[in-house]
Amino acid sequence: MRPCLTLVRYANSLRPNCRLNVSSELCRTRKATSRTVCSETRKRWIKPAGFDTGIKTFNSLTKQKEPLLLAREGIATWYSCGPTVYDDSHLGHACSYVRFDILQRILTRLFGINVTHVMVITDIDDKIIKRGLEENISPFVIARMYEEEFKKDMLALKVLPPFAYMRVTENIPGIVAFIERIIRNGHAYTTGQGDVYFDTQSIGSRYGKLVNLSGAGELGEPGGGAKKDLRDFVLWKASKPLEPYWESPWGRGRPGWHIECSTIASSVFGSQLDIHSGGIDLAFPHHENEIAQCEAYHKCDQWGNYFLHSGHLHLKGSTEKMSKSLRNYITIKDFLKSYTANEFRLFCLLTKYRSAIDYSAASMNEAQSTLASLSAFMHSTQAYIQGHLQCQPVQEAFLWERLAATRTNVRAGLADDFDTPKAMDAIMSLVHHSNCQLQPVSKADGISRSPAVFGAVLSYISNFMDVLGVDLLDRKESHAADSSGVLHNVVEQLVRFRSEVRNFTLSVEDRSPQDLQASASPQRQKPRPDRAPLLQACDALRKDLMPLGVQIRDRGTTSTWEITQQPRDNRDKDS
Ligand SMILES: Nc1ncnc2c1ncn2[C@@H]1O[C@H](COP(=O)(O)OP(=O)(O)OP(=O)(O)O)[C@@H](O)[C@H]1O
Ligand SMILES: [Zn+2]
Repeated sequence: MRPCLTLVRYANSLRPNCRLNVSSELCRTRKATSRTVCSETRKRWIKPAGFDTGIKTFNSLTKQKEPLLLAREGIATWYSCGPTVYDDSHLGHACSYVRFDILQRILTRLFGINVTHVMVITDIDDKIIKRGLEENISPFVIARMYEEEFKKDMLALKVLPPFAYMRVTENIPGIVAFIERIIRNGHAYTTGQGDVYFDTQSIGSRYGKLVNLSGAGELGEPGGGAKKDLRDFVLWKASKPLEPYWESPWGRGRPGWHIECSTIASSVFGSQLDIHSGGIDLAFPHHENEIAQCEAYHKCDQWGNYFLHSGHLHLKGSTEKMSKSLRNYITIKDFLKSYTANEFRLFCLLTKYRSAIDYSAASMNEAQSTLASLSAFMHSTQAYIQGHLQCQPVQEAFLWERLAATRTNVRAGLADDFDTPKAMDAIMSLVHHSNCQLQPVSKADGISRSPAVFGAVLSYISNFMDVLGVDLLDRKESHAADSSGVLHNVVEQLVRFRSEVRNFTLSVEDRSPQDLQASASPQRQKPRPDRAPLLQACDALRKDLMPLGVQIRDRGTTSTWEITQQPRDNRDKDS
């Protein structure tokens, strides 16, 4: 949604006399010169001192895999750019956030690294203001509404929330102070119109750490002639009529886009950050500018050590990324009407997080069938362990060996730039070998059984999928949820039946319930001794259903029931 150009569009738009040099593209295309350009880029990266995680990750700062070194042992500071909240989130967003959620889960649960993650919510921006004007609703209300929707969508996709969401509008004084310090440090200037710009020339060739832009740019954001250099970008924008504004030393206005992230990330993590993430469209200008601002503010050589960028989600056959601005999107809410969160996660897991991904019915089918194979395997293995499925003798040693090899391959794949397709290949191969061993027989008398090895395989696979956020038992739960209407009717019938039995028991002369209603309450009466066991059975049923979350209340001759929030709470001893 941003007024930014992608790297490809940048490269395409270069004019022959332009001195801009997009090294990331050149590294791939021009072998002879690329070595120099790339090694220059690499030279600029300062290998962080600290704790080696044993993981290698592709770092956009060097355009190659680097060992992931953290400043503090077992802790990764992680900042991510969140959404601009003016509309429903779409599958492009889902893809980026689910992919990074998977990476964070791997770091935390497989490699024991505590990920300290902060995400910004861009709640003031041109698009939000425009939407507010169109809808005649305050832009602040628009932002809150869609922020809530975003959070609900993330929850529905089982994306673990960051430890803090930070709103731009709640950090304006910090942003103003941040800009003031950049000006004091000699890296920004004000204009007569109340705008503040970052002075890219003041940092020389350091501008372009991510995409290696050098020289006078004619591709920067427009600045109405007030900019010293076309690459300079706005830190503070003077407000226009009808726009929300905040007071500042430069007059009424609001922050530029890039400065929000630099300020908020620095306010939490200070002058050093381990990992910064976002979609690849954010690399330039957004992350490039974040780097320039932070290093100018902190007067440091390297603020963020690793920049991780996820590839775009496209609709199959389209070269354009799915995007709100292009109106070629499927909302997360619509998607979840047809598919589950588990299926989307599988869809993400089957490609590397950095690659572009095509969304289509075929790719979703692939995800669904992988999930179905895993589920079927879980069920047949459980049946075998429980003795419901009788099979030919199993080559135990072979399976133990396959399990050990899978564990090694999965870990090695994930330590190599979070290669989830490789890890999933290893898992599915283990499923295949295990399935081959489960050859059913009709009569199993005397046949040796090997439940322990299947138990080990089952628990490894289900734990591993759980680490990635795929709950293989979830299918049962959603199935149970689908059948909740049926269960409701069953409980209704059960309670009605119990009620009739109870009324019969308490009726002195076998009178009808209608007669009883007219008379005194049956609860005050004593059952005839021969009917006492029936009353005890009714009481027992009420008591037994309570810990299961069904609370029956006897009210005269009728009984009502409800599902309790706390299934195990049986404090209520309503008669
Ligand atoms: N199609 C996509 N594929 C992958 N990631 C995406 C896609 N679209 C957006 N993202 C990522 O989602 C995050 C939030 O995006 P943001 O709300 O800032 O703008 P946007 O969705 O790109 O806007 P628009 O859809 O209007 O182009 C960013 O990290 C962005 O890179
Ligand atoms: Zn950002």
